[in-house]
Amino acid sequence: MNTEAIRGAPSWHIHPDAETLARHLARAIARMADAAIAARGAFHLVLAGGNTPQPVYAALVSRGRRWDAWHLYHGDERCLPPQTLQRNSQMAASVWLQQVPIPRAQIHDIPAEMGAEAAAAAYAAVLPPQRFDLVLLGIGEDGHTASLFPGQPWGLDPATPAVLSVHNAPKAPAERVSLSAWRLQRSRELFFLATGSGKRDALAAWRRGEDLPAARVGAGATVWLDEAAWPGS
Ligand SMILES: O=C1O[C@H](COP(=O)(O)O)[C@@H](O)[C@H](O)[C@H]1O
Repeated sequence: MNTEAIRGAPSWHIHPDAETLARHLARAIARMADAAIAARGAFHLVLAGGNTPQPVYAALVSRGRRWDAWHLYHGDERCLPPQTLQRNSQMAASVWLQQVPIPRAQIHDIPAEMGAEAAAAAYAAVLPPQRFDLVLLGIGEDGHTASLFPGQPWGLDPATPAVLSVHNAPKAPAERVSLSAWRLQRSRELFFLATGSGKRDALAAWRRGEDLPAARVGAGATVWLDEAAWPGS
C-alpha cells in the first residue's frame, strides 16, 4: 500500500481473539521488516501506545530478525516522568525492547518529560525525512488515535508541524505529544489494532463515516481487530 492508497477505504482483518491476532500481526510485521531491510537496509516503524499492542510486542520478541536494522519511533507519548509505566515508551521497553538487541540509538523515545511544547519541537528533529515503513496505531473508545482527540487539532495539513503538543486531552494525562495526522500518514503501510468489546462503538462510528481522528488518519489503512471489537456490517 502506498501513501495514495491510504486515502481510500480501510480493510478489516478480523481474527477470532486477541491472542490469534497478536500472533498473525507479529508475523506480518516481522515479514515487512525483512522485506524493508532487504530492499532498503532499514525498517522504520512507528509504535502504537496504550494496552492493546502489548501482546503483539511480546510476540515480536521471538519473531524479529536483523534487529540491528530496526529504527523505532512512537506515535504519541504521555507527559510523565521517564520510568513511569503509563509512558508508551516504558510499556514497549518492558514487554519487548529490553529483550532484543536493537541499538539504543535507534529507539527514538519522545522526551515528553520536557513538557509537551519542548518535547514536540525536539522530536520533530528526530523524525526521518523519508516515509515510515509501517505505522501502528490504536483507537480509543472516543475514536482518538495516537494523542489526536476529537475536538482538538489533528494536524491534517502538511503545512502544520509534524509533531503536536497536546493540552487538555480528555484521557489522562492531559499533557501529551503526538505525531500529526499528516506525518502518521506518510508511511508505506498503516495498521490499526483494536481488540475487545470496548472498541466496538468507536469502530461502528468509523464505519458509519463519522469524522473521527482514527477515521481521518486511517482512511485506506488495514484494521486488525478481533471478533469482540467487530461492530458488524
Ligand atoms: O492514550 C492512548 O490511547 C490509545 C488507545 O489505547 P488502548 O489502551 O485503548 O489500546 C493508544 O493507541 C495511544 O497510543 C495512547 O497513548
